[in-house]
Amino acid sequence: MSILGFSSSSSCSSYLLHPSLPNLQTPFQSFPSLSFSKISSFKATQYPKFTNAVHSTINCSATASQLTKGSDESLEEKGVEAKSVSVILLAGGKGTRMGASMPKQYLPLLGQPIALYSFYTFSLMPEVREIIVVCDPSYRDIFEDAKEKIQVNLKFALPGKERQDSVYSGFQAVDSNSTLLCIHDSARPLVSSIDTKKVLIDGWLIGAAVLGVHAKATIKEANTASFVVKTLDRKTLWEMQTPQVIKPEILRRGFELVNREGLEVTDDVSIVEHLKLPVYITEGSYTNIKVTTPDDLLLAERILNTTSS
Ligand SMILES: C[C@](O)(CO)[C@H](O)COP(=O)(O)OP(=O)(O)OC[C@H]1O[C@@H](n2ccc(N)nc2=O)[C@H](O)[C@@H]1O
Repeated sequence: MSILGFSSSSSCSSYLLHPSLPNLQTPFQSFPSLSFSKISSFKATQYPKFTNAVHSTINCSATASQLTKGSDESLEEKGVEAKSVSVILLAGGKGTRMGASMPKQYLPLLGQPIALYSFYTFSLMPEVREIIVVCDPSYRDIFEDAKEKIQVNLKFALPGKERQDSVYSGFQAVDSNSTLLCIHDSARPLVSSIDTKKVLIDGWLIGAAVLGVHAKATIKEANTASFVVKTLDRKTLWEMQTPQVIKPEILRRGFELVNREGLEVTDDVSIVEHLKLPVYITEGSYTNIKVTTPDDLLLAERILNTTSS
């Protein structure tokens, strides 16, 4: 039942950052029997540079070296505190590219609505204080029913027109005691608890972190007439995923800026980039796909069937 065979987290940097991650099971299908290592309180004083609410003075390269330096401590020692994370689970999109009769995040994936996969993954994490599901009220029952099987503090928020509006809506419902936000597309059902824990730690240490994978294809920039302008350097290109983890104070300041200036973003750490604050990319897994078109649904089924056999 392990997805580890598919994990891309083999790079040196990722390994160095997280050598002591417990060999956690993934939540796929058998979520009620999941076991997680207990994560004890993070000793903030060990990383004074990263614990400022405002990171404007942080130098990116210094931050990365400090992260790697802390790698030989156990996850328990530098972990995120229990009940410190608010998850904003985005399930308010219309999913028009799927061409289905209902939004894609509610389509069945091996018999279970897509959105429930990550919902269960987060529900089982001791670090999670609450899950704020951003969805149309007509779909709330799906999560209410799921909650009966599992203990989790569940809240709802109304979706907005664009993804970033839905994030903002969910953000308004966040408990003021939470010290970390974990923003996730419910259309990414296959995110593993291992990768989630990695990005939570990096988000806590840096202030903002995002799961990403190295670009596999050659990527070119083109003009509006589809003529190539230039070929980008693949070595520096990453594809962004979710969860995207941000400290609440940073996101609050970021939203002040993007709302004031009417900026549009397609992911959450872009808001932090607008503040010119550091964002760390935590290497994730290629299996953490976003289900967007019918092909993706088939691929997700294949991944699940392979990892559960
Ligand atoms: C954040 C990234 O995953 C990083 O690659 C992408 O940039 C997201 O790209 P995107 O085109 O916004 O992806 P979509 O699949 O349309 O939406 C992502 C998630 O946001 C939710 N969503 C989208 C639009 C909207 N107004 N409210 C939402 O809650 C969708 O239900 C979905 O679960």
